[in-house]
Amino acid sequence: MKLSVIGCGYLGAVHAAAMASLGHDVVGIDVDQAKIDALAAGRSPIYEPGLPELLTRTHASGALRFSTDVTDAAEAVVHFIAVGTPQSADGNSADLRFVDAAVDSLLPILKPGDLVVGKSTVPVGTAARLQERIAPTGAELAWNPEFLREGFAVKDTIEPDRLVYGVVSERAREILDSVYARAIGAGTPLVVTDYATAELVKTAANAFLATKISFINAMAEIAEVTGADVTQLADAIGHDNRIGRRFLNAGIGFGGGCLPKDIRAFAARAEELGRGESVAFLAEIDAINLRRRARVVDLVAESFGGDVSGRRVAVLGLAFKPESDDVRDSPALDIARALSAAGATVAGYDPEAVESSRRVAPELDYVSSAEEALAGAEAVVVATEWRQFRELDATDTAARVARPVIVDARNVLDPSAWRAAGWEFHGLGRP
Ligand SMILES: NC(=O)c1ccc[n+]([C@@H]2O[C@H](COP(=O)([O-])OP(=O)(O)OC[C@H]3O[C@@H](n4cnc5c(N)ncnc54)[C@H](O)[C@@H]3O)[C@@H](O)[C@H]2O)c1
Ligand SMILES: O=c1ccn([C@@H]2O[C@H](COP(=O)(O)OP(=O)(O)O[C@H]3O[C@H](CO)[C@@H](O)[C@H](O)[C@H]3O)[C@@H](O)[C@H]2O)c(=O)[nH]1
Repeated sequence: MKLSVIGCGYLGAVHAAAMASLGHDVVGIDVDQAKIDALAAGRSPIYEPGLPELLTRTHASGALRFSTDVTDAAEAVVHFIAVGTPQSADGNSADLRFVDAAVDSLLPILKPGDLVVGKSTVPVGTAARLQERIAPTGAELAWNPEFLREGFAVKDTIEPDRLVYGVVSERAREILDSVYARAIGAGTPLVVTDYATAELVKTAANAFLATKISFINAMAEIAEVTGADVTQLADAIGHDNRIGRRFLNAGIGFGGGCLPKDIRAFAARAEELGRGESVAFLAEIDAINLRRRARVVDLVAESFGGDVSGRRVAVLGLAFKPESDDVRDSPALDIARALSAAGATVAGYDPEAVESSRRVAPELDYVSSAEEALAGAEAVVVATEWRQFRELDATDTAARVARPVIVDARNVLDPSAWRAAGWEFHGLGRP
């Protein structure tokens, strides 16, 4: 099938390459010339495992092209909308300017029978509005929310846990079945529904995930004043199949380009709909989440008697999660910035996110290895649980720093091993 993907960021670049790898003829469109230049040359503009290989393969086969000119998408019969829906500059609602602009840019090239498929995360009600906008062209709209996780984006796109179609015709469903023939053939659970349900499924899924993380972080706060260990608590409640252990890792909480802005946008939309009270708890989820970042800054300061100024602090990890270079709303980068703002000399290191961090936080000092960050450090913060930090050796690391104080902000190190090697060790929600 001939497909276009409008917006080639973390979602769209992967979607375009994955669809081409499944045998479709794909053109990716973006307004960012540098991104398109990289993609057109078969290079990935982001760090996402598996994407470079996919781009090389599909680029060589001719199944995948990229352009900044939307008229290059004129031959496509299915157009995916994968542009950003960031938080508005002046509030919590989603900024839909990019979605509206993307749909408007398609209007001159849409043909009767074309299917426009929304993948961006949008407030409920958006699809119905966009369907009216494209109706005069004879094209139809479907909403097909995306659930991929960064770091696993290629696998999640090709082998999703489930597919959700918000459609108003049997024909739209059939077209989507052809697009996703491989996953459908493999028995992937499919929910075929209306626009509003499809939009809400996405919002609800992210709200639930955020709630699960803030729940365990709230337990961490209680553990901290009782001497309990939140990691054991998570293991124990996680053995209950109704609860499940996944997404119960206490630490500095959720960040990234999705969960934080999506729960805020959901609350804002519910407010507009006169149902603010139904999801008022999301404000608390957000507040618990942000408090965990502040707790790490406090722990570091306390280790210096309250004042970090002039102190050298190594921050290991800047991305919002491992296996990503994404620093949007990153708890790790936030902590590095807060320590720096309080006067500390921060040496920030991340295996993949130094360049992306430098773009948004040029005021910080970045180094090019963990060893460099640790050299002479008076406190260490493990802020993103990259494997190389999880596997740090306590004795070897102690020999590199000026003062053996560590805050394991992701609860990935063994406290007893680190204490035995002479460290002042702080976890979150652990004695
Ligand atoms: N990143 C994820 O893991 C993920 C997963 C599921 C859903 N989502 C949702 O997908 C959407 C995109 O997220 P993202 O992380 O890829 O964002 P992103 O910022 O990485 O990518 C968006 C891209 O759209 C481009 N763009 C903006 N306006 C355009 C236009 N008019 N025409 C063509 N291109 C345009 C931008 O230049 C950018 O490259 C958001 O709604 C997000 O919530 C993201
Ligand atoms: O037990 C946990 C699990 C995750 N996190 C943090 O939560 C954030 C989000 O993690 P994750 O959900 O794995 O990453 P994303 O790539 O942002 O994916 C989320 O957001 C996407 C965009 O909407 C959705 O498609 C995915 O289904 C949804 O998991 C990260 O900062 C993690 O460090 C924790 O603190 N504790």
